Amino acid sequence: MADTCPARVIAYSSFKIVSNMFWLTRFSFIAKNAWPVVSPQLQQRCFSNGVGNFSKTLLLQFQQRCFSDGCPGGMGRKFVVGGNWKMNGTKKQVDEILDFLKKGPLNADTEVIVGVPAVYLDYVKCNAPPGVEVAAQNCYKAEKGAFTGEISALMLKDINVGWVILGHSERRQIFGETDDLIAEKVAFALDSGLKVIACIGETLQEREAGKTEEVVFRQIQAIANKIKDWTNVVIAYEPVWAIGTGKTATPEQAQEVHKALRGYICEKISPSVAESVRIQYGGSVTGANCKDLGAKPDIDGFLVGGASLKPEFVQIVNARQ
Ligand SMILES: O=C(CO)COP(=O)(O)O
Repeated sequence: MADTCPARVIAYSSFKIVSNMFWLTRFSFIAKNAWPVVSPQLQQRCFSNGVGNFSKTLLLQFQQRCFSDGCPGGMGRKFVVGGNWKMNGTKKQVDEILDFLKKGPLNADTEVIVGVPAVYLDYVKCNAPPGVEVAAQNCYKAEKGAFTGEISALMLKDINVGWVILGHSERRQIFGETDDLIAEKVAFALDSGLKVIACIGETLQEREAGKTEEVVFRQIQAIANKIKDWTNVVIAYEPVWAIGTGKTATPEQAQEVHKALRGYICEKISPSVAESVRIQYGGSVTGANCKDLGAKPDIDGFLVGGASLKPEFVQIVNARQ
């Protein structure tokens, strides 16, 4: 028999309206992103259900596709290649790098960012070819003050530098930066209007102990605890054992970690962040291995050290061509 209690009827109707709105929002996300990748049989099955079930079925299928096989075609994530110059270069060498960047040609479908030593930031910002963005390699979690040797997000903004690399393993290992400090820096830089390349990665010891996922999930979670909006974040997965060693992760090893990261982000942050956030691979990337790595569905670009100082960087930028 139908419920006649007015309070219950109103409460139930309100619940249905809110629930339908929720699924309608999901529906528009799915229509845009997932519909093209589902099978005709499933599309048929979805049509025979109501909006809620329709959306739920599709969303599940979409997540399954994305996190088992990798998001087909990268789901519109723009390939992004960063060059981390680290503490290298003189003005003459900086000019040589700028020359090969100007000569290119650089694939217009790839976002290119060079991570420059602080003293050359302004010079590179003024002399880099159009389309090449500039990143600092560090910045502190305060606007200004008594922090000798540090640079602030405000200073970077002041000279129109739009990006900063944070949490690099060399900052973690040599300068003792903790997960929490890095997360605070990421949050502060984002709040100041910078875009961030946030680096994570396990050491050889951690990999050999089977702790790769535990470590990278912990590093991501520390950041997730401090930020809400991931729009301006690129994650760089850089296994420490592959950095500067010539020992690149195989495309399969890198893809495995990238996929696991996306799955973790889907579960702990949100499916839409998992789908949209770009994850770079870093660690002995060269002109010779970039194509195979770049062909993996969850590898959305590279963070390049040594090879970013050489003309082969152009080849790496063009890995997806
Ligand atoms: O640390 C890196 C980029 O941030 C990787 O360095 P290499 O490419 O020299 O291994």
